[in-house]
Amino acid sequence: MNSILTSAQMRLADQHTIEVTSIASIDLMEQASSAFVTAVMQLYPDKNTSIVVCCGTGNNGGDGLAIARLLQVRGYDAITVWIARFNSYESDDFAFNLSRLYHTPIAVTEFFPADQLPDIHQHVVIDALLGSGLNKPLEGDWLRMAQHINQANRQTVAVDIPSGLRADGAIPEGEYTVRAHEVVTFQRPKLSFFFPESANSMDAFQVVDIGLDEDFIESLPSDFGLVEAADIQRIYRKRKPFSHKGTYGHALIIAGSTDTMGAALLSCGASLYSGAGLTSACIPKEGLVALNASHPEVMYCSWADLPYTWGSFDAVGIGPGLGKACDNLPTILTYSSKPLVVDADALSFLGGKTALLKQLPLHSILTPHMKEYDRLFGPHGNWWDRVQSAREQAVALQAIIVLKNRYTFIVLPDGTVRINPTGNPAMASGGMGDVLTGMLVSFLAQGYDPQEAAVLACYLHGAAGNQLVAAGMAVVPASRLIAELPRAIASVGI
Ligand SMILES: NC(=O)C1=CN([C@@H]2O[C@H](COP(=O)(O)OP(=O)(O)OC[C@H]3O[C@@H](n4cnc5c(N)ncnc54)[C@H](O)[C@@H]3O)[C@@H](O)[C@H]2O)[C@@H](O)CC1
Ligand SMILES: Nc1ncnc2c1ncn2[C@@H]1O[C@H](COP(=O)(O)OP(=O)(O)O)[C@@H](O)[C@H]1O
Ligand SMILES: [K+]
Repeated sequence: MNSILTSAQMRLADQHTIEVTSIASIDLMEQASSAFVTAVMQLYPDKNTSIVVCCGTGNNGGDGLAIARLLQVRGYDAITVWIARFNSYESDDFAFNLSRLYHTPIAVTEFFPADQLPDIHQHVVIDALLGSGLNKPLEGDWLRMAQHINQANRQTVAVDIPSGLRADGAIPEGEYTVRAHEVVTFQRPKLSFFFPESANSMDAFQVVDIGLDEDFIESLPSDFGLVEAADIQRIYRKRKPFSHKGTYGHALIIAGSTDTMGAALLSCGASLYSGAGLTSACIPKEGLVALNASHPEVMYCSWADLPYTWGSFDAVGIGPGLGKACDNLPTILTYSSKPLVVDADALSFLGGKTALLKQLPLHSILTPHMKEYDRLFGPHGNWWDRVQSAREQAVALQAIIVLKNRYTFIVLPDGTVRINPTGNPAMASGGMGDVLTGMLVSFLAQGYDPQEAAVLACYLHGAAGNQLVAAGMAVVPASRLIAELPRAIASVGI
């Protein structure tokens, strides 16, 4: 897992690397700039590409100056540098890089408060105005410069972070930033990149290694970590040669109603294709023909039998398309001491029912999307607040909250958060959450603990979607995703 650092911690890592490895801060800036330039050369291999590097006067601007020089050294001849001299501050490394730039043929123009800004005719803008040192919203000339860059509508690549975007904390609605097509960020992504509000500031990001001390970074306490393929390889357990259906647990999905039987079928299919030894469906009887036709492997369990058969299930999920039958949830909660997966209609049913929520078995997994989350725990104005609230709720309920989105936040009972990196917009269609629920129940049934099951299910769900997109699919329906799950699991190693 890659821990995500606050900007204050990033500064610490910076200082630590300078002290321990005896690298000078100006050389660290050179390493960062060089890594940025390598990324830009991949994005724009044509060395005739005209580029304007817009620099502030702090270290982000210092990076910009070094980037301009290094691009020129590597054969990019159409480089222009703008410097925003909107206050008297200059960092030492900025000043040093400016003196280096004067030994090159690169044209440098400095802009002072209220100066008119010329039209940008270059193909690419590199945004090095402000980085992680941002401490207030853009205003005055800084705001005007950011608006000017955005209005030019050129390919824009931000150094470390789009200017004006904060690295962590709430992103207030309507906060103005440079709008970057690509962000090349240093060493670790910023937490704000994972919040949907950052979509106003950036399309994509890539992380480049600038040589900070990784052991030190990983030793810093962090509440947020990015899940990596290596985590999945560590968690996933190969199927054993002498295993049989009993080895991989019995999953029960309580779901579906007359109008929303598909949700139940999708969850059952996902459980099956994620490897549960047995999957049973507690669905209304009118769904049986469809169930048998779509997943003949899945067994049926009636509501009436539930109290007697409950003990034979290793894991239970409840909610997808459940409709009115959610009224049975209080009774179900009296059966179970094992963690439940609670999704969709069952989550909406629990909205505002604090006493019932407290009866959930320890380490149950709740899988709300944004609206379901707010229905459960009250409205939230932004994602930062929602994630902070989910951390409090996960601790209070001793539950795992899987807060779903482009980047799903897996909030653990100790209040720490795992961010899932996989998945893509081709997966943005109905039924996708039902599939995730089936996967969660399946992995629980197979004996993974709830935290492992949550990380595994979210990662593989997104990985299956990514595989299908890589194979040429622009849209991934939920039922198609199910069929891909065995291959996604295989990709982590069988
Ligand atoms: N390990 C690291 O963190 C490294 C960081 N580097 C670069 O250093 C950057 C951070 O540099 P700095 O800390 O000098 O900060 P910035 O360059 O982001 O900002 C510099 C100055 O801008 C002022 N400022 C903040 N918000 C403002 C606003 N809204 N309007 C006007 N002025 C504002 C601040 O008071 C600060 O003095 C990173 O983003 C990265 O680009 C790299 O050079 C090398 C390694
Ligand atoms: N743009 C996207 N990028 C990554 N994952 C996505 C995207 N859109 C949807 N998903 C995933 O699909 C699932 C959708 O869940 P949900 O909204 O509950 O769907 P439904 O209720 O229709 O089953 C979540 O796991 C979410 O992370
Ligand atoms: K920037």
